[in-house]
Amino acid sequence: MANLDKFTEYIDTHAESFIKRLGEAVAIKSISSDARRRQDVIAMGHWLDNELKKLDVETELMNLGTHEMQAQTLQLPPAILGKLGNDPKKKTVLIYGHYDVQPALLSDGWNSDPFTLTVDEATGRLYGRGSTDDKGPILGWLNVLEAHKSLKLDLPVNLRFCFEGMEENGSEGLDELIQSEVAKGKDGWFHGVDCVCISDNYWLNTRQPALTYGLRGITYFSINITGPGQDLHSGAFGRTVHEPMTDLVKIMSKLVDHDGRILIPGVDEMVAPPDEEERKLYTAIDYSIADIEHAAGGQVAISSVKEDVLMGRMRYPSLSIHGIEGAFSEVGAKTVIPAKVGGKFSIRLVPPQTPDNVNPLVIAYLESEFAKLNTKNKMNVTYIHGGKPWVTDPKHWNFEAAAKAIQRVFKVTPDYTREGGSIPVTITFADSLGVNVLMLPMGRGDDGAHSTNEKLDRSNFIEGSKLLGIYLHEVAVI
Ligand SMILES: C[C@H](N)C(=O)N[C@@H](Cc1c[nH]cn1)C(=O)O
Ligand SMILES: [Zn+2]
Ligand SMILES: [Zn+2]
Repeated sequence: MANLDKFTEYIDTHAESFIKRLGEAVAIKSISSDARRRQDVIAMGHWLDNELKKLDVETELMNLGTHEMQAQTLQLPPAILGKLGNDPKKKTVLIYGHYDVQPALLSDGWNSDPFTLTVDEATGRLYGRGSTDDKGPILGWLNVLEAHKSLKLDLPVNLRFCFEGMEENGSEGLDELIQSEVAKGKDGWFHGVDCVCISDNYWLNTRQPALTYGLRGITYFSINITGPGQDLHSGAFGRTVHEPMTDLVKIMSKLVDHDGRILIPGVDEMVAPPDEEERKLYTAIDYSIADIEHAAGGQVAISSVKEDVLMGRMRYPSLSIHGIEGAFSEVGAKTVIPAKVGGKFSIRLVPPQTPDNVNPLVIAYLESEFAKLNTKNKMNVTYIHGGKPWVTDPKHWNFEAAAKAIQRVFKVTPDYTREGGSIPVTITFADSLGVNVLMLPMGRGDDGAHSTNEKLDRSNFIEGSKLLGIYLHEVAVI
């Protein structure tokens, strides 16, 4: 393999300008689930496209059409497809990432403006929405390309890119795009791809780099309850009308137990318990209850048994209640009866669960529980979005190359993990391209993705950029 000292040295000596570029990306409020921010998501797509072009990537912004959201017809952000290198003697690696982010407000409890990358010099942490999910990892790939271009270092593989701006909001339009590109055969963007690499998840703990061979799927719902024609005074109408919020909290309380058991009949039952052999996989992982409680920021773990905590995150489904739209949530003590409320929850799915086989169970259960309330209000259940789970065999050269790269950069062997989160497009790549997909995380388990004070450690950004580059070189020689 080529001597990569110059490459790693370049990454080290250009760390400050890489952080500055990450700051530019974080400053674009590319929140895909907020209609008011759609132009920012599109602007972020153009920013990324421009950066790729500067690094010689041939790109095309793919129009994914429009969709209905928050009572508006909105243009979907473009998917960016890209190509660099076409040498038949080299392997071809497809890189996926997403340039949209979750919502964030200073008032949610951030210590600094979420859209200003804030460097804490004492801890080496880079705070900002998208720093770890997924702008930091995407920019890690740009760092690799820049280093190779500046050093006139030959890229060891051909690269294909697929970056989307709707991952945090159902990846709308992307599956269809991939399938239509695959159908084009040798004229499609993905022709000749040998493997896929996705850097969009996190190490399990704060110490040990990981390789991830599974993701949970997701099915996301909103339960909308209506009745009164407008918000009401609780003094004038309390105990005289059926209240939508009361119905909603009763229904929501029937979804999941305090120990995480899903109460919807048939959902938990679809998943077989682990045998002794599988349980040992979790025993071997370097993890503790202290790790989960550190990452959660409180002593709130459901179980004190490490294996059960790990399996709760990786190989069992989970149901989480996310919020209530229409509820009074301001400061003060408004005595209102909200006329219309929408409760949002999602279920993380594991094989063999899919939205197709779980959703009918969810809807039937909600309807039967609502009927028991004997209320005159009306309930409407909306399926918002979903994606299938994915698990692969990590005994593949793609994973072996990544493990060697981890050994070179971090001098350790990786943890082999399954991710609790979801990246719906993963299974589409695996199935439609028929190649191995590797998840190669950059950030740590305590990064707070989707949360307040999301961060990426400077060392993870810099060593992680080295890892991405060295992984490509290991792929070339494996
Ligand atoms: C793991 C990945 N970085 C991620 O955060 N994925 C999201 C995908 C999603 C689905 N609905 C909304 N976002 C996640 O797991 O929540
Ligand atoms: Zn995310
Ligand atoms: Zn992500």
